Amino acid sequence: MAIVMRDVQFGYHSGQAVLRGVDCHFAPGQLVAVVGENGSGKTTLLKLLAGILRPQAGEVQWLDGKRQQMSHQIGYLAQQENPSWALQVEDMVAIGLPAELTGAAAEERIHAALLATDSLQFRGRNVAELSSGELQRVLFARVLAAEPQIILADEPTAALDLRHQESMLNLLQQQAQQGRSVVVVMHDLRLVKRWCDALVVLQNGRVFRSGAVAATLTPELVTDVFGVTEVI
Ligand SMILES: Nc1ncnc2c1ncn2[C@@H]1O[C@H](COP(=O)(O)OP(=O)(O)OP(=O)(O)O)[C@@H](O)[C@H]1O
Repeated sequence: MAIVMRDVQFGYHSGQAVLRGVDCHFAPGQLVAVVGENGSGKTTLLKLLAGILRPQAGEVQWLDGKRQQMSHQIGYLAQQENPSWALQVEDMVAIGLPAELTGAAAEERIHAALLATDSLQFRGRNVAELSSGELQRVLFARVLAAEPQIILADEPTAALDLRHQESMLNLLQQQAQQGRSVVVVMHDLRLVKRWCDALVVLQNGRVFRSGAVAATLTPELVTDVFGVTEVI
């Protein structure tokens, strides 16, 4: 399912616009990174794509063949989620399951998602007791278990060690290759270069540039946007 943003404007409360005139298109089958400086509007853009926030002008459309809005097909992995309730890991992952999936089929789905995220060993633990990286993997298992058509992940590798960063990006790439639209907010441009198909670069709430990673993510762009000379 594709997502289209047309001329989107958004600001919090009555303050200044955080996003202005944003046009983007996210195609199924692609892993797309959203990059930019702190405060440039990446999380805000992802929340608009998830339908958590609504644009004050312009529109966001989630398109299947029938051009219907299908917000239940969206899996959102937040930047920080700190569950304070006593809930077992497997019950947390079960929250992501479609209501009609029960019994052995539900068990299988939970097992597969925990296995994919290297989280099976936590299944009986309380989510409030997990480390940040362990929790991130479990929250991603919850997204995978739901098998949504769209996956939106805000800095999904931030809490992860190198091996689990690799495995997270590998899973996200697989999800895209299976025909889903996958959008990730990322700071590590080397990881973007290695794993992502396309990128959207935000600067001060506007799209500074977007396109295929190979053509767009150049040393000149890194200098223009981040003011550093980085070998990418
Ligand atoms: N709930 C909120 N209320 C008011 N202002 C907000 C809120 N959330 C974000 N902002 C402001 O909106 C702007 C964009 O924030 P956003 O979180 O989208 O940036 P970001 O690019 O994801 O930043 P970072 O790289 O630091 O995560 C920032 O100036 C931020 O202070």
